[in-house]
Order: sequence, then C-alpha cells, then structure tokens
Amino acid sequence: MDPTPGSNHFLSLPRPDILEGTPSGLVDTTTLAAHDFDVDPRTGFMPPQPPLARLPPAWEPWEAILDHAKGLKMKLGDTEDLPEDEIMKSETWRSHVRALPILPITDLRVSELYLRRAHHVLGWILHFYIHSLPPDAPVVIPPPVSLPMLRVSAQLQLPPLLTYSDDVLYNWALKTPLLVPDSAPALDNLRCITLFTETRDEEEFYLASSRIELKGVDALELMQVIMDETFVGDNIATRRVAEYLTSLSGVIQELRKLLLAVRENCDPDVFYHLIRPWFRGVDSDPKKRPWVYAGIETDPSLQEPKELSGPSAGQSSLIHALDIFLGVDQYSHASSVTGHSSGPPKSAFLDRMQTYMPRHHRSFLKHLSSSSRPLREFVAASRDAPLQEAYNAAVLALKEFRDAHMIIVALYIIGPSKRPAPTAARALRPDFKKDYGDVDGLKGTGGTELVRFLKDVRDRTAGAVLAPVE
Ligand code: HEM
Repeated sequence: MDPTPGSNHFLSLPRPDILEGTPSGLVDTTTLAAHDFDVDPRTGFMPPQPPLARLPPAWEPWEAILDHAKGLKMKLGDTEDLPEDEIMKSETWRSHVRALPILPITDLRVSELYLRRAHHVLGWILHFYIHSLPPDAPVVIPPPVSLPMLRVSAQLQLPPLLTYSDDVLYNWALKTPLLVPDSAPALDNLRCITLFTETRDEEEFYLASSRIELKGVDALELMQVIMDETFVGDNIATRRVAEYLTSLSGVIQELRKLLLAVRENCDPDVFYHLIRPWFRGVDSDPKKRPWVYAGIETDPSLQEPKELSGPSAGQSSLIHALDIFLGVDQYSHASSVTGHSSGPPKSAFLDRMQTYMPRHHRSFLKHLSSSSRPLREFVAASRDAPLQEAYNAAVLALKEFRDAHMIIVALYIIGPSKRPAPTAARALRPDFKKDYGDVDGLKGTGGTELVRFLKDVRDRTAGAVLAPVE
C-alpha cells in the first residue's frame, strides 16, 4: 500500500515534524482525518482502510527479523523446563537482532502510516526479545531496536513498547475484499497481521476488541446526535435525547455481548499461560527487572521512558469516550483509582492509559471532556423523569459491561492462575474471595492489582446514577 497517494492528495501534503510542531496557521496534516481527531464515521477509532502491512524496502531488516521470530514459534523465556534447543533457538534469534544495523527513521517521518507500522514492527520485536530472555537475564533492549523505537515513539508521542493500537487498532487485514468499496468491514471479515503464538486464541483475543471498536461506531454516532440535541435543549430535544440514550443502552449491551463472545474461540488456559506473558510491561514483570534502552545516552534528543505498562484494552478510546460522555469518568477516573496500593505514587490508571492512545484520539477525549454542555448536568438540570431514567439505564448498561468484563477476567486470569474453575464462566458475579481465594497479588498487563482495581472502576461507574426525580 502506498501511503503517499498522488501528488495532489491531502495525505501527500508534507507531514509536519511532531517534535517541531505544525507551523502556525497550518492545519495538522499528519493524517487525513487529523482535523477530525482521526475518528472515522465508518470505523471509529479503527482506521477506515486496512493498516499498512509492510514497510518500504529500506526497513526490510526489521520486517524480516519479525517474520523470522513469528516463524520460529519461540517459547516464553520463563517456560518451566524449557529444552536446550528452544533456549538456543531464541538466543540465536536475539543475536541476529543485536547484529541488525541501526536504521535511520528520517524517511519514515513523511507518513503517519509508516510510523505506525514501524511502531508495530519494533514493538513486536521488542516484546519477542524481552520475553524470550531467560527469566534471570537483565532486560537490555539492544540499540538496533531501542534507538529507532524511541525515535518513532517520540514522533508518534507514544510510549516505546507495544500498545493497544499496535495489537488491535493497527493489526488487522480483511479476510475477503469489501463488496462495497470504502464501506466498514463486517465484524466477521477481519484477521490479524501479527501474532506472538500463531494461535486462533490469540487472534480472537485481539479481534474481540476490534469488533467492539467497530460496533462502537454506533455509540459514537449517538453521542454526536445527543450532543447536538443538548445544544438545542428544548422539550422536543429532551425527548429525543431520552430516545437516543435508550438506543445507546442497546449499543452498550451489544458491546457486552461482543466482549463475552471472546469465550467462543479463545481458551482461557492458552490465553493465560501462553499468550498473556508476551504482553508484560515493566510493571507486570514478576521479577521486577528494569528495562534498559541501550544506547539512549548517545542521542541527547531522546528521553528516558517513564510509561512502560504492557498493552491493555484499558487503552481503548471507545470505553473512555463512553465514560466521559456519560459523566462516569469523574467517578471511574478518580485520582484514587490508580490500580496500585504500593510503590511510587501513580496517577489515575485510566488517565495514565490515555498516554498510550494515538495522540489524535487523546485529543478527541480531551475535546469531549471539555464540552460546554455535559450530558449528566443537562439530564440532572432537566428534572425530566423519562430522560433521567434513560440516562441511568445507559450508565447501568456500562456498569453491566464492566460486570461482564469481570466475568472474563475471572475466567481468563483468576481461574487459570488458581487452577481452572469450570463454573466461573457461567457465574454472573463471581464472589472472588469465595471462588478463587486470595487474588490480591495478581497483576494486570497494565500493572494494576487487577481485582481490586476492576471492582473499584465497576462500582464507581454506578456512582454516576442520578437519584430519581421527585
Ligand atoms: C480475555 C479478554 C480480556 C481480559 C483477560 C482482560 C483483562 C483486563 C485486566 C486484567 C485489566 C486491568 C487493567 C490492566 O492492568 O491491564 C483490564 C482493564 C480493562 N479492560 Fe480488559 N480484558 C479483556 C478484554 C477486554 C476487552 C475486549 C475490552 C474492550 C474493548 C476491555 C476493556 C477494558 C477496559 C476499558 C479496562 C480498564 C478498566 C475499566 O475501564 O473498567 N477488556 N482488562
């Protein structure tokens, strides 16, 4: 796919260097829809066209070494009783990574699509490298990966490791070509480009999120029309907002179903033992090893990375958008909900996760939260019982989405970590202490003390429900 299509095309305008900024008076042309926060009316936070699947030939060494890693079906470095030939196989691959040339990224900066693909490829190499290391080896990312990754990440304003955008938003292709050109892909017409394990389970894990993102377009559309109506604000608008909110509850219920459907093709034990450890960031490493980006000291323009949590759907802009739009974020994003009870102070987990989102999506969320007519205030001020009921139903639908999410977490993390509990999938609201014993030490890939954190966010979501109109 040529990311510079035709000399008179919008995307062919020079991409402003992100570190230097857009010259004053000029629009941000880093992506076609940058002026629209890169949110597409057909595909939402997913790009409307399948993401670039290969970099130009100058960066073929990265693509080739990633292909090599995928083909080797490497095992996790901390696999118990790993046979000697597996240890040698991954060490040989890592020695090839260390021997790569340090490729310049200057020419990648012409296109956001090149940079996205570079972050994806380097992120995957970096995680293959770190998580295939023997468990006691220090984590030192060699300069041929660390330096371009830091430089690409600075351009994209993302942390230098895999993010949700690498494994979900920009990790798909069409199974079969679209029947109607430029339409949104059907939910069952997606496949993934890059996987750690080449298993259907891993692909389904990412695609569950992709489907939620695509279905979420209906929610984004409703948010838009509701916002328009709240600006009108008369009686007819109030009635319409109530109707749209009822539709929004229906969409959130659909998202919940899509989330629960991950159980159809993703096996919890395969996920927990074989897939999930590849995602670990620095704060979910059981050995608490620091990550060293070797060579960083040779380039004064680079900064020591501060955010190194592994990819998590907590980085999905869609769920954040729902929180913000419904006014739930003042509860769920409260500064006390950090996901950490010990260690250095952290900011609210969900706010921290926004630094892992593509920057245009981050700006979209900022724009949404600075609305001069916040929905929750509009509903509270209306004293209109049907409107309030419709609003509360939407908030509760989001809480039910989080209830379902806890079922998934019980099934995919807590169960396998304590021996599988066959009833967990069917339990509506698992009693964690009773069913699984002490789970306080379990960490999410985002580094959270996951049970306490997820329960806290779920319970706080319901905190936004408005008291009935008297
Ligand atoms: C097998 C599937 C899944 C598992 C095992 C899982 C696990 C987790 C865990 C452990 C966390 C805690 C934060 C962290 O440390 O990363 C989390 C957070 C989160 N996950 Fe998932 N997740 C799954 C699928 C999804 C999907 C498909 C979505 C929606 C796109 C989603 C949305 C979220 C959100 C929004 C958070 C932040 C907490 C919140 O807002 O409630 N998850 N997930």
